[in-house]
Amino acid sequence: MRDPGRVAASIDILKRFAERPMPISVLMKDWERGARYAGSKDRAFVRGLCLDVLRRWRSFRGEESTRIATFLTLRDVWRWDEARIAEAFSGEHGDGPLTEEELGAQASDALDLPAFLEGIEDAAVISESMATRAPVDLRANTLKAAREKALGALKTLRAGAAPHSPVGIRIPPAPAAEKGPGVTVIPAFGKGWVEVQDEGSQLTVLAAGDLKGAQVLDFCAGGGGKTLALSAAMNNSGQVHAYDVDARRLAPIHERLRRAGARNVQVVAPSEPDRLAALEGKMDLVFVDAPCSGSGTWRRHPDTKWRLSEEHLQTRMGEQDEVLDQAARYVKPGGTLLFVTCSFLREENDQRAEAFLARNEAFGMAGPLDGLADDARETLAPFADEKALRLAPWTSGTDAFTLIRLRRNDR
Ligand SMILES: C[S@@+](CC[C@H](N)C(=O)[O-])C[C@H]1O[C@@H](n2cnc3c(N)ncnc32)[C@H](O)[C@@H]1O
Repeated sequence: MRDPGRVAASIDILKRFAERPMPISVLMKDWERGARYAGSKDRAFVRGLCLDVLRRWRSFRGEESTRIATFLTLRDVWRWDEARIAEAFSGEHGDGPLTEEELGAQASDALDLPAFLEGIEDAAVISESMATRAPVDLRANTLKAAREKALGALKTLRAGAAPHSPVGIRIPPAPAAEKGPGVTVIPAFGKGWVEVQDEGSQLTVLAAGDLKGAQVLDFCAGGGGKTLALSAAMNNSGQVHAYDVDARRLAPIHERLRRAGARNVQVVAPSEPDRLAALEGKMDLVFVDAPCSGSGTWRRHPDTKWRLSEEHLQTRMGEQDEVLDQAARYVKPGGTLLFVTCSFLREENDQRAEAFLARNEAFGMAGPLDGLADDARETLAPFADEKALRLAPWTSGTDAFTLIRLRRNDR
């Protein structure tokens, strides 16, 4: 495909998104089914352009006109010159020549945040920061390879050490119209030397502290991202029990554990309530990677930014209350409940922890860095306040994660 066809396909997908904001992956798949002639480079172009338009959807007037939003993205983000843009709209299979009015369009002053969040603290910084592309972050799986060894195997992908995580590897974002790095097809990935994991996610596991020999319950294990990192941090000692209420989400964990060489993990399926019940009051640490709005990943999933409503947020807050109450049962006296979300919104973090403490007298709030070894403390201190570790693109250069440490105080 040439530029006009690719740009027209992107505009079509975005029009469907404007009509009904569905996951962009679903809209892309629909398009791909009907466009058998599109090769992998075409798909990467269309996907990259759609995501870049969605990153600035509001300030680029996407609701008003997907053509204008696409034009502004090509001009102001992709930095294409006038002639190339004109050809991309007016050439064969193009969406049609740009009008004088479209050519004169400028971005608005609106923030690239859902309208109901415009009033939050630091809204302008968050809006700008979440509108950028994110790098690809990997975690060296120290059960199989030290970071230096993994870096050696990733040379061709321009990989370097990530700035904060001691096991982090970073590949800078691909140029606008190009495919991202094919991480999962390199031999080092197949051998389990690396996992794809945002550096912020890795840092929440660093903040869990020294867990060698500990009994850990990963209560919202999902596909196992945190489970694998916990297992590696524990160097296969102790035990990680990986549970999730949704069996389908848990399904990929078995293959991932095998590839990573993680041998201290017991997967507890939701169909095995007795196995879960047997852990009550026994865990040194319960790690709650709670369901949330996902606001912390808006750089990677800009479509979710426009699909979030006040109602959705309320639903997630209810789930967080429920999940914290359920998870608390498994913490042993003196043990830790680590409450983590990939959201920067206080409603989903500080407010949920405060509400939990009001309901659960046996628990108290500990400092986010309490009990950490000096090197972990030094790494995380710049992003911590009294109550929480707050990672974010605008502070740590990672996805946004909030971590709050709760401790069971009764004996
Ligand atoms: C943020 S995701 C977890 C991601 C995962 N920890 C990772 O690192 O890849 C949240 C998970 O919480 C699970 N969940 C939601 N409500 C739950 C509940 N009441 N009990 C256990 N898991 C729950 C969801 O099924 C979802 O997989």
